Amino acid sequence: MAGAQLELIGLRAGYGPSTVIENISLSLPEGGRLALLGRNGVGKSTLIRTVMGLTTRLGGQVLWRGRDISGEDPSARARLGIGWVPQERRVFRNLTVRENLEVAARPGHWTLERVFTLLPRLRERQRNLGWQLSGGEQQLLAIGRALTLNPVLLLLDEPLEGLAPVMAELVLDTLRGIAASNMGIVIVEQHAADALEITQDAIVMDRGQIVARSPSAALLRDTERLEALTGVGL
Ligand SMILES: Nc1ncnc2c1ncn2[C@@H]1O[C@H](COP(=O)(O)OP(=O)(O)OP(=O)(O)O)[C@@H](O)[C@H]1O
Repeated sequence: MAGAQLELIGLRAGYGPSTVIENISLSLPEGGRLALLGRNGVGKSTLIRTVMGLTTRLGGQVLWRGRDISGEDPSARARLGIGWVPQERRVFRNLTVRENLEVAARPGHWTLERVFTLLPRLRERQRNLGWQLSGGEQQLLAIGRALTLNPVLLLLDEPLEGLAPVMAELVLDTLRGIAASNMGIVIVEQHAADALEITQDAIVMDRGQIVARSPSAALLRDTERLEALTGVGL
């Protein structure tokens, strides 16, 4: 598709020789926001890990602004502007919050000061070590760290998972702020309503394939369809 920022064409990938996702085709415009929904284990994380270059690609292509980046390694993809907030957060436990944010920072809009303004909790905690943070604070730090890389597209893998309601709300507020900027977002999330609220389009996966596509707002209104597709009510 002309003007697509990210385009996946017939993508098939997995771990080693085993296929987890197949026949995945989708197109995301510059600044587009996409929710990736589906039951546990259907391949959502594998899909975004494949965009990042972290799985075994068994077929198909990943295009970035029209260029085939299927053969590029994860760090090259990061340099192109693809940011990733992994499910397991990967905070450096023995570095301070500030050091975690500075370690991979690249010049751009998201300076340390802007990240601290968006995420005041991190400013308060800047001298604490990674291991001293709560799960929610680690999630904020993982998001903040991805922002300091100044991506143009942010891949988020279940950012609300395991968070207490107050912390989940704080993370969600942060994501709303990011969604209001012109950064593209692909979000995998079990809390379907939250993912749909901050995105324009949604795809639903089952057993490694895309089984439904819909504007997010339409799926948000049609709770019966959403529940039938994902097994998760709102
Ligand atoms: N590192 C890995 N090595 C081998 N198989 C894996 C690996 N990670 C995931 N899988 C397998 O790939 C399949 C899809 O997992 P994936 O994590 O992509 O699903 P998901 O939809 O994101 O689910 P969840 O919400 O539980 O994370 C599962 O069968 C899983 O066991």
